Amino acid sequence: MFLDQIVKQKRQEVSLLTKKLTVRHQEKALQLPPCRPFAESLFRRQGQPALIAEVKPASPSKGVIRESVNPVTTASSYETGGASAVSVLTDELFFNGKLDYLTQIKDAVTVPVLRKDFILDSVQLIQSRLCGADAVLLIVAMLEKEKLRALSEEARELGMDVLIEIHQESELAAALEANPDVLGINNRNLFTFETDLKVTETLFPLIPHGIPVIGESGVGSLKDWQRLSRVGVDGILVGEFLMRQGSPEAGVKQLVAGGTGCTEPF
Ligand SMILES: O=P(O)(O)OC[C@@H](O)[C@@H](O)c1c[nH]c2ccccc12
Repeated sequence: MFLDQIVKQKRQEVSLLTKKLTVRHQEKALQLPPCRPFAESLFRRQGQPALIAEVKPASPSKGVIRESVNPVTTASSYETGGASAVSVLTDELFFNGKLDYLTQIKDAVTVPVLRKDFILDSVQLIQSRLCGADAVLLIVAMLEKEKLRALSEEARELGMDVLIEIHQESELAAALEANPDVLGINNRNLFTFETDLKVTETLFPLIPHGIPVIGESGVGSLKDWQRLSRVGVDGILVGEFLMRQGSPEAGVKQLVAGGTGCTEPF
């Protein structure tokens, strides 16, 4: 099963990293200049949700999505097209990502950068901050409640925003207790990889006001974007659809215009 496999893999990475990271790294991470504001960048503009555009070269369900990606050029075109933030997959084994991409992309764009990986331990948070992350993802399905809360707090102490991801109603209480800066509703079931936009439609109304909410995964067309937009989410995270576009910039423009190319209906 994917989540078991990934946890096993990440535990190995964590143990290697624990050997390498020193107190100096930790001190350095605490002294870096402030992060770019991820949560604050996510609000609806002209009736459309903010777009978080993802650099995702491959995935466990689809295999290679795009051969020979230039992650930096892709991220820059996302920004030029109007993305509010960039999400960078840093997992190598399943997503063909790289931690270096995060650092390179952070240097190349001016919008906030989210590190997309499977975080189980605080060493990964220190590593994220040192490599340029403005925000990190924490997945409720992978973490004990107390661990989730502790990691969320630690990430914030390091100056990063925390995106907490849920897929079902039973995960909402734990997510809220961990004080998310942004709450993500993943339309993809991480056990079966099936996506269903109904997940966002069902869970969004249950989330208290005041927390920015994003819908994640499964947007494969402008129609899908419009459907999620109607739910009222503040942002939408899109990966595969944009990675498959001939021009990532045009892909982004198409979505943020919402299909109308115009502003508020009234
Ligand atoms: O490529 P998509 O279907 O647009 O999905 C993007 C993003 O939501 C997805 O990559 C994602 C959401 N949550 C995750 C957790 C880990 C890895 C990846 C993800």
